Amino acid sequence: MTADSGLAGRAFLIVMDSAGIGGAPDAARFFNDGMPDTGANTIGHIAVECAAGRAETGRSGPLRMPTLDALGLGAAIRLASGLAAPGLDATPQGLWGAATEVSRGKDTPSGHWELAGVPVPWDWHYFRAPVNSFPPDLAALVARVAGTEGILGNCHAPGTAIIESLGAEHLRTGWPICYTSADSVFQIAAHEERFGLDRLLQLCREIAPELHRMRVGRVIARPFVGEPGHFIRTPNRRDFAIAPPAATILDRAQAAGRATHAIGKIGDIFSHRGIDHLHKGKDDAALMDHLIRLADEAGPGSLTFANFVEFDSLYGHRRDVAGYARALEWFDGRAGEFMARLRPGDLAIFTADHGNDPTFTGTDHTRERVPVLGGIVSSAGIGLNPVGQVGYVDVAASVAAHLGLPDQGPGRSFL
Ligand SMILES: O=P(O)(O)O[C@H]1O[C@H](CO)[C@@H](O)[C@H]1O
Ligand SMILES: [Mn+2]
Ligand SMILES: [Mn+2]
Repeated sequence: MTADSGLAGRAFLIVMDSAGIGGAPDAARFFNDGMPDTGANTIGHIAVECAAGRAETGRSGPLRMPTLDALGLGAAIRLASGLAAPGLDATPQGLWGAATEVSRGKDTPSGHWELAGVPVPWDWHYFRAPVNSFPPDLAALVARVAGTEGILGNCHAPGTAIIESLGAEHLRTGWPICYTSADSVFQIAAHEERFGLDRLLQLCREIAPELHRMRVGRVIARPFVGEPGHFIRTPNRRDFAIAPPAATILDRAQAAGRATHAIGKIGDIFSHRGIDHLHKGKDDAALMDHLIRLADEAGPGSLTFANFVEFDSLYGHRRDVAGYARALEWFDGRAGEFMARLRPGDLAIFTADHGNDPTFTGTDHTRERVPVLGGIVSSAGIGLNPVGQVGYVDVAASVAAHLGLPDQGPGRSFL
């Protein structure tokens, strides 16, 4: 298993958003509702709940993930956290290990950038105050750029609740609704027709540099339509994210003349840098169709980088154990279809960016180690390769080594 085998081979890096496996050595320094993340274990605890019969909505019994468990999921959970996850007890047959993050944020950009070879060297800026969250200068800047006399919101809120409560006032005054969350984000909701979609996007684009200077990770446009009592968000969400501070695996692959494919949120997470082809979809099922199609169609030497967000957005933050279990079981089945389409010389790695333990207190991400599962396909299948405890950056280095890129970045290849 050397870089040679990768010259014509392809690489597929697949992030299951928030599918952590516990054991982060610095979990005590991260919090949910004031409680330390110590002991959080997203997949491990879901497996425990399933086996105890406490995740029976839309599914039943012990957690079934035969594809990823055969690669080494259960073994990776034991390695990362010491937990023997019920139902995940296969003897590993693939590349398996657990990765530990060093970046100081437990968020999506920090996790993805570090997996892509760029640990985040700064602390993100969070707007921590639940109300009057934004400094007066910033609120004034937003109003000035919007051409309004003020802004609405200026608080922490779930996006659907805030358009419910302030949507009518927004239509009356024309002022943009600005809100934030536990993440390093500045979000603006505005009516797509009455405020104008282009105007909302332009507003976000113009204020983004100032927010990025403050180390706020993302400015997010949140357009909605409808009338009071019946507002709904549209799919025209746009993220204006800080660009990674150094070359990522996408940049390195692109610089070496390799085709790069991004699936789902990867485009936004990397500020659209290093990406030749962006494949988006309305849900994870559509994204999986892209991944499986690219297993057939991606060219020799190409890199495909995918993010599956629904584990996090639909189930982790909502602390929905059965929903998360259903999503994992669905994903595992389709991961098997994907793997069956790979060719000799291809590398596939399944991993995650952070945890979001649905059995835990609070609604925020949890600091955890993440699984590293997959392998290089040969005519005899996937070979056993226990890689042990690695760093997130080693994932990027391994992908770079497999693709035969001249520069592997700061990590060490485990291939
Ligand atoms: O509640 P909504 O508007 O969906 O916002 C969520 O989406 C943001 C970015 O993913 C998160 O920080 C969270 O605030
Ligand atoms: Mn994430
Ligand atoms: Mn999240």
